Amino acid sequence: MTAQILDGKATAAAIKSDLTARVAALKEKGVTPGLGTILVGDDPGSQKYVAGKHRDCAQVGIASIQRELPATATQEEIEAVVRELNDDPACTGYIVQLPLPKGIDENRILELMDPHKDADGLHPMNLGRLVLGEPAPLPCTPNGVLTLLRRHGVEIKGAEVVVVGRGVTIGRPMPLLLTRRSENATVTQCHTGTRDLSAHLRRADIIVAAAGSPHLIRAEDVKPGAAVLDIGVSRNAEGKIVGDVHPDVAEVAGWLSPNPGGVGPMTRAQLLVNVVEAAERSVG
Ligand SMILES: Nc1nc2c(c(=O)[nH]1)N[C@@H](CN(C=O)c1ccc(C(=O)N[C@@H](CCC(=O)O)C(=O)O)cc1)CN2
Repeated sequence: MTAQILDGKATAAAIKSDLTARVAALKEKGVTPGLGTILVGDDPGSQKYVAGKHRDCAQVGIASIQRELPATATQEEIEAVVRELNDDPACTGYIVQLPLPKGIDENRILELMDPHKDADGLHPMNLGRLVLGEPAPLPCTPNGVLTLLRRHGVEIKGAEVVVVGRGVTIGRPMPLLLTRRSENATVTQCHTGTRDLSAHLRRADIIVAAAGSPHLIRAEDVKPGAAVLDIGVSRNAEGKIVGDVHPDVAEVAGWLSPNPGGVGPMTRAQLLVNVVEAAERSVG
């Protein structure tokens, strides 16, 4: 078997084309959505992701507001920029690029954000609303995974899903989305403390790999025909991405998301969706 590709690039392009029309309609009503980003430090990956977010904004007509602080920025300096964007009417939604440098209290920063401007869906109020089943902006990568599966016709209802990882951007919220009544998947969450990862993986119809452990998942761990989403990002000596999924998995899986070109572009597209939806809500 050679897996079919879950094409994140093409799917994200289709989403952005739809958003371009919606942004134009908002502008006709006098509303220009504006995405703010707060980037702290000089991590090359984070710089690349933030630059990509602003390129996307330009493509669909969303205004960009960029704030950058050095790696030496203090908690108070970062919090001052959060307050500034909370108060800026041109900024209709914003994100704080994660991870923040060591020594910064990330949770305190997220809690300080205006939850109505939280374009990532990572503010505790919005994560809480997700738990309660209330409408909320959805975390971008987990929502990108769902959209990618849906748009390729992969059955989620009733599926056995294994999520590998428990970080705040993917691992924690992913099962919350998958177990909503609208998705009705059965989820097993695995992590570094899981005793026999392979035994769990082999039962899965869908694997969401967000461990950040190079080639952790190999062909023998995957049920033939399963859908495998590779979200892990490690870098080799040349700076190239090495995912969580070994290339041999393509011979066993039914569906596979490339990395790069899979879930990454979907993360960016879903961020734009959150910004546009918030602006649409503001005009009723
Ligand atoms: N505030 C947030 N921080 C982080 C998030 C997030 O959703 N919100 N997720 C990740 C990083 N991320 C978004 O910020 C992100 C990751 C990957 C991509 C992407 O387009 N990747 C490309 C490859 C790019 C490369 O070559 O390095 C791809 O997969 O094709 C976009 C955004 C952690 N932080």
